[in-house]
Amino acid sequence: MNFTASPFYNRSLRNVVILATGGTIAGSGEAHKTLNYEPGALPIQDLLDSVPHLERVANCAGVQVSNLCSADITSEHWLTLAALINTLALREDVHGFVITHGTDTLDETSYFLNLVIKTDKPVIITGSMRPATAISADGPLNLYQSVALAANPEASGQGVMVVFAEGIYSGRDVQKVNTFKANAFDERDFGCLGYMRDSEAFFYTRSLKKHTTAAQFDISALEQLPQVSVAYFHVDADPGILDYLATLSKGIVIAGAGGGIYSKPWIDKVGELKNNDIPVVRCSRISSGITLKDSYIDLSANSIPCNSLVPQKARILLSLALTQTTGYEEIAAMFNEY
Ligand SMILES: NC(=O)C[C@H](N)C(=O)O
Repeated sequence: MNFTASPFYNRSLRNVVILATGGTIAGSGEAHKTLNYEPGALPIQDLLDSVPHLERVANCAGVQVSNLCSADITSEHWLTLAALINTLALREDVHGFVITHGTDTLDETSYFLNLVIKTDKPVIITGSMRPATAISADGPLNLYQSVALAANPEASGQGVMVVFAEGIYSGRDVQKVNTFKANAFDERDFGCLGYMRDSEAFFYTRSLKKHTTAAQFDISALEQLPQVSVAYFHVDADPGILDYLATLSKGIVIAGAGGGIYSKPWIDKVGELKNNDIPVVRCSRISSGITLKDSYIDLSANSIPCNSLVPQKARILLSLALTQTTGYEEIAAMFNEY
């Protein structure tokens, strides 16, 4: 990767690596329509070419990591992406990163990277809700502002962040909150970290949870992540689903009702899983609030409360925790720290 090779190279600007993974931002379909398109169809150069005057914000060099709908992103992609960032971040001529990604699992990728990236350099994830061929495609502005933030020293040391529809969100707390509107992201309970106006960043808050260089996870020797599955509780939910998931998984996350609760038969079943050394983390199917230790459920069945993670993020933390320990106390401590 050579930034100086570009005819637009400007030595007074910072150098940003763009890692393209696919999604609607690289989607192509019928001209002007926002529906019925193919995500992950356009190459990275088309994305860069769609942003006017990007060369005035930063020197960009692109890597096509994959070109997929984000439903097809796997933990193998995550390990590849993280290893690439960790290697490139060691280069003095690399100042920041932007990852273009489908929005459907963008919240998961951003939390995973937030826990395993070993750099203070800015890492920004973005995408779009409308394909590149749609009327008022939102990808070019999202990409422009993401590159601007990745080139901004103020974004250093803040963990992985998401830029979307002029908002800046933490990789830990960002959530997709709408299935189709361009303003599709928000932060669990906490609003956003700040705003982008054109290429300027305005920060108002920051995440206090451990991330990146302060996080204890090391993926450098990992070829795969321990499988963790999510069980969704509802009225009349059959606890047999937990037995089934236990055959596939090293750990289970339950999306419980209310503050993360479930029925007596589920509590008994969770107690049995403890005897099989399969940790169970309790979350809520509600997207705001906290799930804390509950003497009625946790003491009888040895489950671990998730604190404030949604189930799909809790399963990432449990999986990374399982690369280091199966101890309940240690895992419970991680759910308070990360
Ligand atoms: N807006 C999007 O990017 C949705 C697309 N299905 C994806 O996640 O790849």
